[in-house]
Amino acid sequence: MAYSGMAGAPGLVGMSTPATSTTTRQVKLDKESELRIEVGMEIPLRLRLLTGTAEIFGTELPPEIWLSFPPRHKFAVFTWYGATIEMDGITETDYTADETPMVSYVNVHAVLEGRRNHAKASSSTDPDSSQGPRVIVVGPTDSGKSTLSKMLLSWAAKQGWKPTFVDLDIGQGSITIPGCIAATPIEMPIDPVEGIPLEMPLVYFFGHTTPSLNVDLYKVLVKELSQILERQFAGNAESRAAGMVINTMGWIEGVGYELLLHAIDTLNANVVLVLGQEKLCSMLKDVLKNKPNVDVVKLQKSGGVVSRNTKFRQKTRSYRIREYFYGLANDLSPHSNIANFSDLFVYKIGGGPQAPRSALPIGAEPAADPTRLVLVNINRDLLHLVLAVSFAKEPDQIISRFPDLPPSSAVRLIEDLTH
Ligand SMILES: Nc1ncnc2c1ncn2[C@@H]1O[C@H](COP(=O)(O)OP(=O)(O)OP(=O)(O)O)[C@@H](O)[C@H]1O
Repeated sequence: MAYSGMAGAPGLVGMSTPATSTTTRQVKLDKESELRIEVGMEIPLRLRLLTGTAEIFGTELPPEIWLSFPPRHKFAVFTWYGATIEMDGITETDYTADETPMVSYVNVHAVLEGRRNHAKASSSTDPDSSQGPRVIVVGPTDSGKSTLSKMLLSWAAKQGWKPTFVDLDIGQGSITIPGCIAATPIEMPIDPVEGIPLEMPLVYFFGHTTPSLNVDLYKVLVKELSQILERQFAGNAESRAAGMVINTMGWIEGVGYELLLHAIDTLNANVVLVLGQEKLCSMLKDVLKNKPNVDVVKLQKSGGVVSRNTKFRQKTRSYRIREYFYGLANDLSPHSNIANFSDLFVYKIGGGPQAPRSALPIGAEPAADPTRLVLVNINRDLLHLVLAVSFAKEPDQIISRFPDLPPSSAVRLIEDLTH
């Protein structure tokens, strides 16, 4: 498999200081350059393509149409052949850069495209050759994993494929709210403003924004998700050939690294894209050297990726949860239903002792069972927590899928979400 990389740090062509006026302005972009924008904290930014062609993370901009980007949004408008962009509004920062890793990213896409075509042409009875690429994107925090995932998905969708997006990053939640792992087919290039469509996601609610709070439960959920996807792929040659793109967390040390290996193995990834970290790349190459069908490829991190501190991430999570209930443009009204406490059962997963001390052999310590269901008292402690509703008929069916449900049904777990 041949990938070509690009060397050199991203070059900044023109950088503007934080804009203070709201006047409309035009920016001319040369071929293979991009306009990097951080929208101001309060007011949306309007932007449109005046001449040429340009894309935002793999999705082409329509000519002449104004798009409105919400406050705090960070993105880049990239052009392969040159373009003029018009902006209206306040930006925190905007500058053009002519050194980007886009050529290496699109080369990866071309190789994946070849594999998809090969899978499509193969006999659907051969499970190996009819399987399209299963790409997992790994790297430290703020290395551009979600962005690269979106580009690969949008480029594939533009060429008529319906790849499956799997988001294992519970910290941010690109498909649904933070605290979940989820998967969904991508049928069209991803809308640069609205993000991933929410029509038919398969969602597992973990309930925390870091897996360290219950590593075993996280692994169980990844396994459950992969089993459902395998069933879907077995019955759908088209989505099997399109393959999947898996976005991961930025936790790559210690247990985080173990979880990456677990995800690669459980989801049978065959292309590992490592963003911007030599050490992680060589560790993965070493540990995966006995699997000849798995390619580990290092890619350069884009200089445009914006680092976000803990406070910013917390705020983004809150906005994301708000957006889930109220919509991006505040145009949804959450439906409220009143029920008696006595009609509801709230469970927490994990944490409780497995067995009372008296029931254990002498000297044995009670161990916490990470997947044990613990009935929670409904009281004020539940205020301001996000819970999920489960379709399970029996509590012990909450974690593990019950076989009689169709594969596309989402299983939601009941847990608390601390944010
Ligand atoms: N070329 C670019 N120009 C401007 N902004 C960019 C560019 N690439 C990525 N970004 C922005 O940088 C931020 C971080 O990128 P991204 O979410 O892809 O990183 P990540 O590695 O997935 O982060 P996480 O640590 O949450 O896993 C995002 O807001 C994204 O929109």
